[in-house]
Amino acid sequence: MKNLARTARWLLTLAWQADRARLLKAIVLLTLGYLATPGIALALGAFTDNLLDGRLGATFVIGVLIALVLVAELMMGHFAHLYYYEVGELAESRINSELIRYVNGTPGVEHLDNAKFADTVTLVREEIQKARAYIEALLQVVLLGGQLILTTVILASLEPWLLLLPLGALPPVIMGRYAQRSIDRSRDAAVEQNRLARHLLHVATSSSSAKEARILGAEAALKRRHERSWREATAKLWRGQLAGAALRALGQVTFAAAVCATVYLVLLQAVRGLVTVGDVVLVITLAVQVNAQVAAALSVLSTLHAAGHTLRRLDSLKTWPTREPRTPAAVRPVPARLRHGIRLEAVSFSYPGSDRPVLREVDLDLPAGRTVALVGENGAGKSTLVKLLCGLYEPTAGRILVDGVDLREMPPEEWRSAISTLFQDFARLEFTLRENVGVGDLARMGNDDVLTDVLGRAGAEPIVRRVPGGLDGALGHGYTDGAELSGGQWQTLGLARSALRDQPLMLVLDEPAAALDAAAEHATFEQYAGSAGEVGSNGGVTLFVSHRFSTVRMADRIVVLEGGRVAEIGDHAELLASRGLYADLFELQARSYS
Ligand SMILES: Nc1ncnc2c1ncn2[C@@H]1O[C@H](COP(=O)(O)OP(=O)(O)OP(=O)(O)O)[C@@H](O)[C@H]1O
Repeated sequence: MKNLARTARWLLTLAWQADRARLLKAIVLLTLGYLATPGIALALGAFTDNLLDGRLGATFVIGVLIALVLVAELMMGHFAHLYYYEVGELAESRINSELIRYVNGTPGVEHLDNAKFADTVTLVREEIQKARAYIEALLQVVLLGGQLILTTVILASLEPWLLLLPLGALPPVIMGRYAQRSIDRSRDAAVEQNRLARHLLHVATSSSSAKEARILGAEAALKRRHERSWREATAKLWRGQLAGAALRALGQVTFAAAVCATVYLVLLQAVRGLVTVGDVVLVITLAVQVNAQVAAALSVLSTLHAAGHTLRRLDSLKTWPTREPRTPAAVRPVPARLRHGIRLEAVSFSYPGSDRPVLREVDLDLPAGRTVALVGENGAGKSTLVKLLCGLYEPTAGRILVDGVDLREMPPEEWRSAISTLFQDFARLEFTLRENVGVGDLARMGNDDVLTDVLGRAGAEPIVRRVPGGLDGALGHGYTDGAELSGGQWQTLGLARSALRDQPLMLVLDEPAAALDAAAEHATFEQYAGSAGEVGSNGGVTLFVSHRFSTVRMADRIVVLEGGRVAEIGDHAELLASRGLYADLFELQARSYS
């Protein structure tokens, strides 16, 4: 009950803040419609008595009135629907904004790596689409309650025992709650298989992965796994739904017994001459209406219970343990330019929920104005180090100093706006070409000259020529039928995006050439060697992660990571001369290309 009241308060506040005028109009129209229902029962009773007494004129007037009220009741419902539909749409947009804030409004990204957080976001994203139904259910439950009270008063005025009829409606309500719990439990239990099934469907049908699956001959296996996950998910849902239906049926049977007792009682009164035939018609009509009202109340109550789940899920996202926000006393500004550089002191790191250190006591200098390459075998911890430097995660131990100031003391959003990045798993932003690149520096999104310049520097002219509509042409099929690009072309746009921010303190390129062909790779690194100089004028550091030694060798400083530790540091010549891991990896690659 407490949960229900809290859900009702949440929905009412949401609807009120979304559009109070439309909400009030919906309430007035719905109230008129709901009053009409017991009104029709009363009119039917009077209609019967007048007819039996031979008062044809009065009977005709009441008959016409009943017809008009029935039409009006329908019309009220239609117009009310229009109003609360709009309120629901606006409320959905408010919850969407809230969800975006919970996912993005934290200093770090630790929560995004948590499977439970991801599951909760998926569920809330689906449930938000029912915001209109939730608000409609709230209005209906209040008005159905009013209708039930009115009906009870009319019944009790004829026979006090009939006061008990609405009590017969309690078992279905209670059973309905248990039924909903069983259904919710099955939904929670099936969420993982559902997610897997959706993912497998995506892999099997999206053009990029479907091609690879076809060549690997994996489509049958994908289909089988998809079917299995889907079957497992639906089996769990089916069991929950079946138990729910059985519980609901039990409640309804109890109520049916109460209706039978009601009809018996009123017939007894009629035989004794205490009530008229019209009263019998009235009671039977009201009893049937109570049945419909209880069924409706049950259905809207289960919708409200579902809304309660959405609210609790939103609460859990809102209160998800994330990094503590900075206390003002500890805040230090991000410098306008780097004088000395970025220094890592005994930095260790384990991902949240894991004891396994991915980085161990890393000591490292990234001197101002220099180009630093990070190399190492798969899983050595290169991308993790990059994420720490970007402030997306905090070291578990040790510290990162920017010109001697601990990165933890700098406002994360200020640091993020001072750096420029292109991650290994770069975003394929399926918007217009202008938006895809312009999001790198929102203030310059409207500047065609700047955009054209960075696109040129990233070697993206062929893409601009390919996209119908140029800068304002759409990319991908995310929301419209835009130009489809290759993996390398998407990455080239990512490069242009990362080059848009003017004079960053740190330019991070995590395998920026992974999807590029050899010529494009060469051009890119020539370009970025140049842009590193440019960044350097601001004292900025260019840090790139790469497996390609032909490009790594261009860096001023090369850092070799091995098992989360710094194994070697030096320039290309020094590292070759020291004949360590770098030299081994370099020679291995040189041999495989010769
Ligand atoms: N979000 C995460 N949660 C838990 N463990 C992670 C996460 N991301 C990476 N790891 C683990 O951390 C280790 C280092 O991963 P990282 O991506 O930093 O390596 P890398 O050197 O960049 O590898 P690659 O060259 O393949 O990109 C790996 O063992 C990986 O499984």
